[in-house]
Amino acid sequence: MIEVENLTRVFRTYKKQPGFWGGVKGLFKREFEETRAADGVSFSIKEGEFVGFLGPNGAGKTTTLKMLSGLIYPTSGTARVAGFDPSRRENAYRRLFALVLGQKNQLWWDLPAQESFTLLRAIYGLPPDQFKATLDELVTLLNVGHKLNVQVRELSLGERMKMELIAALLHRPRVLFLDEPTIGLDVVSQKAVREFLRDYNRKHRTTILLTSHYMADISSLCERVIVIDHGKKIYDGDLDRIAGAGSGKRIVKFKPRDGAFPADWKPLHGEAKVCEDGEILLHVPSDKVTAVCSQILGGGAVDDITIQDVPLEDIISELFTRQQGAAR
Ligand SMILES: Nc1ncnc2c1ncn2[C@@H]1O[C@H](COP(=O)(O)OP(=O)(O)OP(=O)(O)O)[C@@H](O)[C@H]1O
Repeated sequence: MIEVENLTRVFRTYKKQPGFWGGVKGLFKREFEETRAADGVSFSIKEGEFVGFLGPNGAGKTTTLKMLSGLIYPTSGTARVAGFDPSRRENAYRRLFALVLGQKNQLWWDLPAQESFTLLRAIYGLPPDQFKATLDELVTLLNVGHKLNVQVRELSLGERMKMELIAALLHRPRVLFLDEPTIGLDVVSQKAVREFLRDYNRKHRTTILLTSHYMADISSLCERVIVIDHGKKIYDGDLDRIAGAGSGKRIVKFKPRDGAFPADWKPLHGEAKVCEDGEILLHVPSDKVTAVCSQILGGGAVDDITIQDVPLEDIISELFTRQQGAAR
């Protein structure tokens, strides 16, 4: 469904010198800076896949999604979505995909969402029956029927995002690009949006590429992730591989009773960190967890002990750090 080959986008921006004289100097001699926002990115995504697109701030995720949506042109490389070249901006392609930007509003701020939907029906030329059936289904799934006639400006962030999703899906796109759809939402709304996306993808087999800084979104929705950093792809594969075997470690946390453990206590394996609340946190190789737990329990009185997976956030940031180290 999506084929991307060596997709590159270079932004050239004017580099203003600081201060007044810097501005004056810039009138005569302009210096430019180049940013390779996407740098030879290649991947392919099958129909119905739900893929996570990860990377730190400024990695090039939004730029890539914008190129796939035809909003900006690539500097070089090619992209094909369902056989279309997005940069040609053909009408048939516009009917086939949708882009949701969590940080931007696409609905009319002063109108109730219902009226924006009616306008979109006219823009896409949707048959009334199909429009009604789709709208009813989406409104029920997202539970926003009672808010359809409220001005968008008066909706909560979560309600607004739900309306944005409805607006994006009214024309039943086969491909959906989601750029941080849960940003700023409270945990309840995040969960509602996540569950909706999961059900929607399963039911309609819509191909979805999702960027999010919330790892809970990625781990509950995507089996596969593509990770980019500084515009370059650094990982493409199963989430499990980086989240499980990739990390090779588990976290053991315990709270010693006052004075039960000497200050210089060290685990048999792994590293220990004392937290502010007096808890001791250990990163232990997965196969040594039993030995370390026996050592703790035999070492003194503890109030609580837990064993957890390393959070996905930590594994991904370790991946970026390793990558940056290798590039140096
Ligand atoms: N229109 C533009 N002009 C100049 N530089 C740009 C432009 N758009 C993006 N960039 C630069 O390209 C790089 C990639 O930006 P992009 O928005 O794609 O990152 P991102 O991975 O989506 O980041 P975030 O997670 O913070 O949203 C950044 O260094 C950014 O400053």
